[in-house]
Amino acid sequence: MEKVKVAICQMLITEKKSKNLQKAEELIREASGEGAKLIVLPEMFNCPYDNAYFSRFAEEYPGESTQLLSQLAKELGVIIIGGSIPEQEGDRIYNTCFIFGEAGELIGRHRKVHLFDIDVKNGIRFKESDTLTAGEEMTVVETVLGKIGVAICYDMRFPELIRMMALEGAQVVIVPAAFNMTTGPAHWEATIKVRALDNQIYFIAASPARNLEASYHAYGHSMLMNPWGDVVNKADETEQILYGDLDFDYLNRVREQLPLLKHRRSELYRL
Ligand SMILES: O=C(O)CCC(=O)C(=O)O
Repeated sequence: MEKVKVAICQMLITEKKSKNLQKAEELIREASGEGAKLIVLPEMFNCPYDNAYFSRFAEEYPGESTQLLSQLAKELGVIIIGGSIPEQEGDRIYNTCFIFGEAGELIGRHRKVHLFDIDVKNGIRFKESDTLTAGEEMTVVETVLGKIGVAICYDMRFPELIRMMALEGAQVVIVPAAFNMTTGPAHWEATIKVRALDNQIYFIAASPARNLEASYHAYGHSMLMNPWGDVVNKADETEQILYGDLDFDYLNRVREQLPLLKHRRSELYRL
């Protein structure tokens, strides 16, 4: 397969849903114009990352945000990994990534499975479970580019989940995420690197840009990591589109020369 150009839209998210949707559309159109075939939005791209906003911004599927992404995917002939939005189903709200194929069809949906309930002293406190419900499934979608694993933010800290995706055949794992100014500098790049090199996958992490007017300051630094654990490209904290190539021949060479996945002794890894 030829190299595939990926775009990560590190957008600045505001308190206005209409403005966020407009920005997402603008960046997706620009990325497609630059030749990207796989376009990724950040976590909660239509809504501030704050428990006070999730229910107000929540949408059932289909809704205005998902319809926009579906239309754009179809018109531009691209795969869109729709970051995440607060998804309403009955009286529950999920942190959900909707994934659209080139014909605008829904090819998958990931509901964040690990809720971010943490309290780091002198750092960050957040309790997603105050407003959100956890999903129950791992998500690996079939695309024209092969299988792609999708997880959301805190999900990426759980190596078992990403390993399962790789064992399921995913060569690319995409994680819309919004680390913060405590855990971002400490863990963001290291986690992306180790997940990529342990599983010999391309790992795409898409953050919002940092908005200092928001209650939650995203770390930014969206990143594309290759299967060797090298950074292909990374952003700073500002709004931008980050580009990079997926090279599946390179991935196959890494896996042939250093056959980690083949050398696993799964019979020993049981308690
Ligand atoms: O794991 C982290 O440090 C950040 C996670 C997070 O912000 C999230 O899950 O939304």
